[in-house]
Amino acid sequence: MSGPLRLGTRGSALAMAQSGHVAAAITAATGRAVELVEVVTAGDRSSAPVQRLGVGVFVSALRDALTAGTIDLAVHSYKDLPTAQADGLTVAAVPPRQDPRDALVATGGRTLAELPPGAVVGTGALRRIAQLHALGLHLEVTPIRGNVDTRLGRVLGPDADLDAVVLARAGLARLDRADVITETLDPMLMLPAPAQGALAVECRIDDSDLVELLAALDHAPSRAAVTAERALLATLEAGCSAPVAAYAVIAEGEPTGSDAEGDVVHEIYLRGAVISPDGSRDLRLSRTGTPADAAEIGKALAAELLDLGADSILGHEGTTGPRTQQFGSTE
Ligand SMILES: NCc1[nH]cc(CCC(=O)O)c1CC(=O)O
Repeated sequence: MSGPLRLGTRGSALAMAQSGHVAAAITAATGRAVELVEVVTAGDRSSAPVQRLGVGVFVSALRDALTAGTIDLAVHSYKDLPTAQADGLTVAAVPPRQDPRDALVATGGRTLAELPPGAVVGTGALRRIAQLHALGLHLEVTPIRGNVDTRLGRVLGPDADLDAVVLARAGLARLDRADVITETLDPMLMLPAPAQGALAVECRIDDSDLVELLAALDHAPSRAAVTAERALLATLEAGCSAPVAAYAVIAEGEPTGSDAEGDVVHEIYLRGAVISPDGSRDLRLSRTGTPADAAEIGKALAAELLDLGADSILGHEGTTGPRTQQFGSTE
């Protein structure tokens, strides 16, 4: 390989910003030139609700181009990647994650608590719809879709028709629009999507030079956090548009007697939630462990949620577990 690496990307402003950032990081770390190749996905062509379009609408065309060899690597928003690993492909790098929290953009600079009952909040994601209802603020939630600018236009533009929208903070930050945020939402109230704010850099497994080269971009704590969150999602057999939320933090833990002196001990704290779309059933649990066990911690937390009846919220068949209901509160 000697020519520029071909990096496949969606053409949206957000995807181009993310891909440009990764391209620059690759060149800085390795000296290799990278060219961006735009790939149109089914998700870009359709304006139907994402839930109806099905799994991986933003990624299949990119994966097909990787497999066909017309591109060498692809950059995805990690939260849009289906949990099923694609044949012959690997996530070779998870760059340092951006702030994974959700953000509110409201008229009049308002926060969630300042919105009156009946205020209309736009969001297309079931997990956000469900959590907004679970807050018990009597907000009206209306489904919206489209790119970041389109969504912001529903609140900020001359044709604004909503009181507020909820978006990923990372998307706004990557587009240099974090200035419009009126409240960054506390994950205890609005738990983000699994892997939100993280990128996945994917390439062919057998492209071993590139796999090795991309390892330079990998950020271990971000990968561990995302691994835990996505293991939870996969165990619940839910996709990126299900009312499932998860957020893992890697923090320095307390050294124990058995640790060598001076060693920094890391701990992973994972929180997960499954909420019915109307917010009436709201299961939230947390678990801690060591980052090396990230996948096991995600699976174990998912199993606990299933024990509480997550299956029946997600509408899976063959539910036998108890139907525990926890209304509204996150405390
Ligand atoms: N589903 C669309 C999508 N995919 C990734 C992001 C934001 C950036 C990220 O989470 O990495 C968004 C927009 C949003 O949820 O507001």
